[in-house]
Amino acid sequence: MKGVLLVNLGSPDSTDPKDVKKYLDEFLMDPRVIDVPFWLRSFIVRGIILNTRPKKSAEAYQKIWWDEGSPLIVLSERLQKKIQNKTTVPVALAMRYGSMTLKKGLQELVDQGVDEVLTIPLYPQFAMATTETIDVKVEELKNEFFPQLKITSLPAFYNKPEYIEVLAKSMAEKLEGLDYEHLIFSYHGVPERHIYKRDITKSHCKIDGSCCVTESPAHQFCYRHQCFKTTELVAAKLNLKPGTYSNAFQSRLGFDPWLKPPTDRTIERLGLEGIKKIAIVTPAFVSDCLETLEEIAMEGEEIFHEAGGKEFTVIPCLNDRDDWAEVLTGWIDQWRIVDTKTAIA
Ligand SMILES: C=CC1=C(C)c2cc3[nH]c(cc4nc(cc5[nH]c(cc1n2)c(C)c5CCC(=O)O)C(CCC(=O)O)=C4C)c(C)c3C=C
Ligand SMILES: [Fe+2]
Ligand SMILES: [Fe+2]
Repeated sequence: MKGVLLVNLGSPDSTDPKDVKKYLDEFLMDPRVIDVPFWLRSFIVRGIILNTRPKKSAEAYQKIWWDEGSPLIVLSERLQKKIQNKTTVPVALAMRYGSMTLKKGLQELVDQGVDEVLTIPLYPQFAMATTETIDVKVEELKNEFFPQLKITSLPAFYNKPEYIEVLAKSMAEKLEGLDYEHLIFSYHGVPERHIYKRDITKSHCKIDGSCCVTESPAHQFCYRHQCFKTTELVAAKLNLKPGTYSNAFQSRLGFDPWLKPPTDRTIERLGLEGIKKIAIVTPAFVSDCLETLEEIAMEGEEIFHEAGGKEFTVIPCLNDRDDWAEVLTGWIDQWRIVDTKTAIA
């Protein structure tokens, strides 16, 4: 029998700094997130970051936490339930980090008689720190605990027409009647090194003005290209005028070069240039989370106001929208009916 495992990033168990520390330790010790040798990663994460960040992050989590728990987890659970109500295929939910482990999610499916799994990393754009780490961990778990399972992973859906359609629709709903002057597409940042590492041609990615818009097989694994493509397709769908929107990358951690321009500086610059009304959408996240609810909706708004801006509109993530659940169910049904690669590649 076929079954589906939806996978998101995960959150700490609570906003207690101890739980936040445990979660950040697992997350940041992942060699695909901080991709340096183990000794150096341990030094950076356990010797530096975990001494100060858990308290600061816990305070940020406290500002956005809901009675039911972490928004990212609650919203992912709501999405899973909606999809389950639309399909006969068993649908489980797991997180890459934290207590809702991938192992528990796979076991839940196996307990229902599943022997063929489609994993759906809930990230529109491929990144080493997101999609790839899920795929690798699932493969490890299969080899160790579930050798009988046939597992396929849904590829990044950054350019799939159905995804672009619902994203554009969700934006149009929020932007209707709003005479904003500039729209920022804010994607989670990654270190530039991650882009070079996943360039399968070894020579295409230059992180300049042309590489990501020049056809290349490298784009299958180029997070930067995929972010730009999502923006381009949505902009075309919404008929956005050139110059009224731009891309930016948020949530930088550490001192390495990350993708540019940074979202916070972009917001500040727009305010200082006299732009009074901006809107912001965060298409690297399908569920609202710390990075959208606190970093963008709270900190971002504060930066904009301090720089002279007036109206700051945040477009919610797709979360558990009916049309988004429909799209995912459609992809699941295509996979259920025919061979995955021909159906959804
Ligand atoms: C080197 C560090 C990090 C990389 C690379 C990174 C990539 C990355 N992350 C997301 C999605 C999310 N990240 C979230 C939180 C978060 N991310 C990092 C660091 C890196 N992320 C940290 C330290 C944190 C924790 C919060 C903090 O201390 O600031 C979240 C929110 C989780 C939640 O519980 O709400 C998401 C979602 C993507 C998509 C991505 C690369 C493309
Ligand atoms: Fe992150
Ligand atoms: Fe590129």
